[in-house]
Order: sequence, then C-alpha cells, then structure tokens
Amino acid sequence: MNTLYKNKSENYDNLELSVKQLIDSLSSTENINTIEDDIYYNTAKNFGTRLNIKTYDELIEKVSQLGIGQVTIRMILDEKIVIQLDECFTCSDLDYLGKAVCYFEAGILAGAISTIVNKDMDAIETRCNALGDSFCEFEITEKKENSKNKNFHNIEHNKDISLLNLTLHSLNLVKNYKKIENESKRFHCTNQKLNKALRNVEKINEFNQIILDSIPNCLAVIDRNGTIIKINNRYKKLCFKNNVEVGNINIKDVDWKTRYEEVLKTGEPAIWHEIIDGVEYLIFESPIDDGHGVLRQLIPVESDFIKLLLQKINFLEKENRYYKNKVMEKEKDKIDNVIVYSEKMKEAVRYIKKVSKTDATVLLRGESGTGKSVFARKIHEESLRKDYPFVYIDCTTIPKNFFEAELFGYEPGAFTGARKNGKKGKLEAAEGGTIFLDEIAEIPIETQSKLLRFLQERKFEKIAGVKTHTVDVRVIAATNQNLEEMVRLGNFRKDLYYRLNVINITLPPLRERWEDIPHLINKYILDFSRETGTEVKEVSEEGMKILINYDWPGNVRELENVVKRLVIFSEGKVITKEEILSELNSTYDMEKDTSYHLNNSENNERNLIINLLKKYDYNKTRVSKELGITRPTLYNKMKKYNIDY
Ligand SMILES: Nc1ncnc2c1ncn2[C@@H]1O[C@H](COP(=O)(O)OP(=O)(O)OP(=O)(O)O)[C@@H](O)[C@H]1O
Repeated sequence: MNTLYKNKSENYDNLELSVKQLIDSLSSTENINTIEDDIYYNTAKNFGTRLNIKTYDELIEKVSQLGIGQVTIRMILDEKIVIQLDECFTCSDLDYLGKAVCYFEAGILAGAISTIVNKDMDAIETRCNALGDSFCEFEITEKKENSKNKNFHNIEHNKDISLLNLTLHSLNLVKNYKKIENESKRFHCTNQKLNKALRNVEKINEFNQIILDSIPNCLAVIDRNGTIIKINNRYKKLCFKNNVEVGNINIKDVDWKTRYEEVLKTGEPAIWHEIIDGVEYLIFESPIDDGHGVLRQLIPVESDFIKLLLQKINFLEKENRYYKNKVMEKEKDKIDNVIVYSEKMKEAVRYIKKVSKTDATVLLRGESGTGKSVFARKIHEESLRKDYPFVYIDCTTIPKNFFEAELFGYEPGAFTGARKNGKKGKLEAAEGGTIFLDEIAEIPIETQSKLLRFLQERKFEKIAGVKTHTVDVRVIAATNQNLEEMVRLGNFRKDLYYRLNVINITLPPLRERWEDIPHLINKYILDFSRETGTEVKEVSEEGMKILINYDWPGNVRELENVVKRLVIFSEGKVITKEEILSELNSTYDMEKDTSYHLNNSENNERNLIINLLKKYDYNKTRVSKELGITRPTLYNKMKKYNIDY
C-alpha cells in the first residue's frame, strides 16, 4: 500500500491529510463522527461518482463486485430513492453501537446514484446493523445547497484506486478501533467484576479471621503441605508472641506435636491431652475442606466449653453403658432366662444343663406358671440344636380332629376342606431342632400311638400318605396334670407315658422357693419400668413380706402380673403394703381368707376358683387372667377340683 502511495505522489498530500486526521482523531471518541462525515462519506461519494454507473442494475452489480454489500432497490421516487444493503462491509460484523456507522457505503451510493440520475445526490443511512437492524437502508435525496458534505468537490476525480484503498484502509482502522474499544469496554467490565470479587474475597477473609479470633480457643489451619495457613490471635499470642507471617511457617518449624498427616490420611479426627506452659489442653485435630487441610484446636481443659463437653460425654457414656447393659441383659436373658436363687431351682437348673447336652426326650412337670415353657426353651438353647427351630405347640389349643394333621401334616386331598397341596406338619417344621409339646396330657388318645411311634423310630406318615418320613427332632413335653392317674384311668397311653418320662424334671412351685420371690419382683419392676418409661419403684419391706408369704396359685406368671399392675397403679416411688393388699384383694377377699391364701391347700385353691368364677360371672378368660394362668390351665384345675360350670 505504501508503494502505491509513493507512485501516486499527487495523491500523497491528500492521503497523508486523511490518515493524519484519522489517526489524530482515533484517540478522541467525539471526533469520530467528524472523520466519518468529512472523510469517509465524501471520499466514498467521490469514488462512487468515479464508478460512472448509469443504471440501477449496474449499481447492484458493481457494489457487489467491490464487496461493499448486496443492493436491493426498494423505492424510486422523484424526491427520494430507498436502497437496502445486505452484508454491509462496514457494519455486518459489528455489535450494537447505538448509531448508524456506514458513511462509506452512504457515500458510494450517493456518488453512484448522482451519476445515474445526473444530479448531485446525498445519502442518509436510516437503518443499520449497528442500530440493531438486520440490514442497512439508505435514503438518497437531492443535495441541499448548505449541506455539511462540503468536501465532496475537494477531491479530484482521477485519484480513484489509491483513494479507494485509502478509504478501505481507513475504514478498517476505524473498525478495528471500534472492536478494540468494545473489547476494552468488556475487559473493563470484567476487570471491575474481578476487582469486586477480589474485594469480596478480602472481606470474607477478614471476616473469617474475625471469627477465628473471636473463638475462645487456639485455632490454626494446616494445609496438606504442612503450612500453617491460618491462625487466630489467641494461638499467635501463645506460640509466636503475636508477630509472625504465618503463611511462611511450616509445621516442622514449630514445636507442635501434631497428627495432621494421620488425620489427612484417615479422614478421622484425633484428640489428645497436652500440657503447654503448665496449662492442660485438649488438642483436637480434624479434617476440613474435603480433606485438604486440618483444623487444629487447643482447648483448655478448664474452659466452660470443655466442662460442658465432659459432662455431656459423661452422660453419653452412662447412657451407653445403660443400653449396653440392657442389650447384655437381653442376651443373658436369652441364655439364662430364669431367676434362680433358691436351692431347689439351682438343683433343677443344674440338671437341666446336663440334660441339654443330650438328645433325650424330656418331660417337664410342675404347676401352672412355674416356668416349664421357659425351661423347655432353655434346654433347646443350651443344646447343639440351638441354631435350628424351636417349635412350640400348646396341645390345649388344637381341636382333637386336627391334632394329627397339625403334628404330622397331610397329603393333598386328605380330607374335605384340606389344602390342595397338602400341608407340612410341625414335626417337619422343627427339622434339626426341638418340638415342645406343652400340656401333653391334652393330646387325643387316637394320636398318642402315632406320637409313640415317632418317639421310638423318628418316623411317621402324613395323613392319607403312604410315604414314610423321617425327621431329626428332639421332643420336650410338659404337663401340670397327674399323668399317672390318667394312665390308670386309661386316658393316657402307658407306653407313651414311659417314652416321654425318660427324663422327668419337676419345677417347684413358688411357695417352695420363696427365696426367688424378691428377685423375681425386682426383675419385673425393672422390666416394666423400662417398658413404660416410668421411674424404677421399690417395694416396702412390709409389702415384700406379704408378697413372699402369698400363696401364688398361678406361680411366677401370677406374680409377674401382680407386680406389673403394682408398678402401673402405685402412686409413690415405694410400693406400699396397703397398695399390695388392695391389689391382692381385688382378686379375692384377702381379709376374710388370709390363712387360706397363705396355706397351700388344694381345697383353698378350689374355693378361690369358685369365688372368682362367681365374681366374674363365670367368665373364664377374666378368671384365668386374674389368677395369672392360661385358660386351659384353669379348665384343668376345674376338672381336677370337679368344678362344673
Ligand atoms: N425362674 C424364672 N425366672 C424368671 N421368669 C420366670 C421364671 N419362671 C417363669 N418365669 C416367667 O413366668 C411366666 C410363666 O412361665 P411359663 O409359661 O414358662 O410357665 P409354665 O409352667 O409353662 O406355665 P403353664 O403350665 O401355665 O403353661 C413367664 O412369663 C416366664 O417368663
């Protein structure tokens, strides 16, 4: 371009003037318009006339060839011509500027149309990409005498090519300038945002430091490299006498015992005691910032915070101990589900433990509520079968006709109403484990022979089945009936009786092991208080005497029920003698019949049952509940005492 200028020396002054004007003005935004008006427009207009265009078609073609844009003639009137310019050279890639900028194109069009219409025409840009329009539009009208485009005639017509190049060059400079200006504006804006963000970060940092300093413990933050990146005033005073640039200090340079590496590695906090300058501190190092650093705290043990913390820990430890005990008690209950203090019970338990290790059939005997079921389960749990099922059958609850099906099962279609696919019996369900036949005296005579065969051979057939099944099941039976008498009367098979009676354990009634009573009472008080969330009560001395001397026809079960009611209904922390008497009297008239209850006479038990039956309108469920025995046991007792209701 420079060579070109030199060769055309006559243009050089003009060119130099234009560029000089342009460059001088680039630094001043206000002058841009003057430049555009005076140079671009007039220069372009001059060039436009030099194109010597005669028709509008020629105009469209030439403008396109020059790469100035795509012309569409929108309107040709006497007073004005409207031209649309797409892909405009000046503005098609500019952002919104808020003003029309295509003086160059306006000039070209004004010049070209001047030669077409043979009049001196001027163009004004009415639409522009820089105004947000999607194309440029120019209105071309006849030049007014006092028009500001005064330089139009100043430029000589034959300086065409270099003039065009100069104009394009100048335009490019302006375009670039505008782009740079825009970029700079954007950059300035981003810069402002960045500065604001930096100021915010500074503020946050300051705020964090204020918080750190207001915490009454020594605090420091150590990063992954062991650099102490934050420290509060308290810690500075303690360690560095306040004047350090903490950012430069590494943990290795200070005399701190630290476990920050271990904390970073495991993600688990570490806590220990240390004495620093004669003061006992709790040092607590915990991971922060997703494991990128460690927060180190020195908490004086004497501080209120620590006192509170220690109190809380103490409390939690107690609570923890309590629940641990509870779990252990439960665990213990599972294995040792019995209160055994009396000699008689101790003896029974010793025997039961021995028996547990064998596979022999056991017959448990004893009055209702003496713990036969509890001990049956205990035998199972102490045996090698403990990981297999313990199947309980209450023989009093199974209707006679269903007994065989329940115990041995049946094949499909065994009887009307039978399940389509047949049914497994309880014996099969107990495979590998133990079956407990409670109240064995209730087993129908017809089923007794089949049970006998099972006890002898461990074999049986299901109802309607031909296949013989063999199962490995231990049998434990229990009764509070006089089986010998039943055998004598022909109600119980003698051979079955002998089979069952291989090992016979009789559990003593409570009245024969009164030493267990206070322990049972305390256990039940504790259990129920925990269950109901009430405070643990105690029984007054006189009250305890009454409970120990009481006859307890329903044995442990009855005692359990009475204690439960006393825990719920007694008013104070101590369960009084009066409350106990009233509770026992609600079952029967204790005043009238004290000796009766304190005696162990069958006649008295008979009378008690009759009285209660009358009292509760012969409602046996209510009576058995009051006695703390099951309904079948009540029936057994009624049968035993010939009570006919
Ligand atoms: N030694 C004991 N220690 C603690 N609780 C016991 C003890 N013996 C029995 N019990 C409790 O007494 C209640 C009655 O016990 P269990 O059902 O074993 O008696 P049972 O002799 O089988 O009675 P029944 O002949 O009426 O079926 C149960 O709640 C049981 O937990």
